[in-house]
Amino acid sequence: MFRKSLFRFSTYNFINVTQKGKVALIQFNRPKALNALCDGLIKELNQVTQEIDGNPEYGSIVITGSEKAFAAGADIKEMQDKSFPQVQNIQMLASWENLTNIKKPILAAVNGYALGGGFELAMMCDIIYAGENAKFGLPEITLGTIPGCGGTQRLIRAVGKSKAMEMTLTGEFIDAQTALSYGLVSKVVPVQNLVDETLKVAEKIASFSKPVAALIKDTINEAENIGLREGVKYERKAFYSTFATQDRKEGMSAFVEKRKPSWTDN
Ligand SMILES: CCCCCCC[C@H](O)CC(=O)SCCNC(=O)CCNC(=O)[C@H](O)C(C)(C)COP(=O)([O-])OP(=O)([O-])OC[C@H]1O[C@@H](n2cnc3c(N)ncnc32)[C@H](O)[C@@H]1OP(=O)([O-])[O-]
Repeated sequence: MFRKSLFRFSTYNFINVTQKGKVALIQFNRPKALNALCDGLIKELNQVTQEIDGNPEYGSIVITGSEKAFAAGADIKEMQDKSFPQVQNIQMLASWENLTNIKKPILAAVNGYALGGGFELAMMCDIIYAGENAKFGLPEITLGTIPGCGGTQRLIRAVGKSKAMEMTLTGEFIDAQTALSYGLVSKVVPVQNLVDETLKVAEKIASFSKPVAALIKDTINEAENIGLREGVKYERKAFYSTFATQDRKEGMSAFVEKRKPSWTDN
């Protein structure tokens, strides 16, 4: 059961948050709108992920939706009447990428539709698992707009130019098996098992040293921003920095002494 005292918010309007061992499970909760991402939902998501990130009880985060929809995109009704000066003045979407600043590993468990902003949000996570009924797409072109939260940039890095162009220029969806063959998701599992399977992996990740897991996440994500030479240098520095931790000493000593390591997150 979710322990309310750990968070400033005790109730949410658009998400549910539960604690599963060392994992925080965040579930979008706008079933009538197929979990369309409204401003309020993103505010709650930002707040809770930031709090989880700073809470030593948690080692990883799982984000999921319902069996019908992970999230069917940004809320079209909320955007419908906005003008260019309005979206520019309020810097619409500026805070929607805050998820990428979270240091703890985030796993997306995607059943059903992951469209537009929903797909973009899944791509901001570190691992994506899909239920057999998952459908991924960037249909913004069908609404007379383009992806606005990293969709074009992350998709091309994940699947290459031709497939990224095909998906964004046609707006067509791909199914879970196609997403697997594109390397967009790591695993496809039956719909009913998806959250449990994802939680199992999240729990395993959470059982390791948190600062070390955060370094791995940061180093891999940095590869999207810099070239190979700089990336290898960046990784080497991160590797050296693990020698400033007790957990590196503990992990290697445990191996040599043929025992299980006991991580202290220091
Ligand atoms: C993390 C950062 C994210 C940032 C995002 C940045 C910008 C982003 O790139 C732009 C977008 O995402 S643009 C968006 C890109 N996404 C799209 O273009 C996908 C739009 N959605 C669809 O094409 C269809 O709903 C589906 C094919 C998903 C399902 O079809 P079906 O099974 O026949 O179901 P149904 O009957 O159709 O829907 C049930 C109810 O949900 C409602 N609702 C659904 N999506 C909504 C939305 N996004 N909005 C509002 N409402 C949405 C729908 O109106 C209806 O409510 P009603 O009160 O009863 O009328």
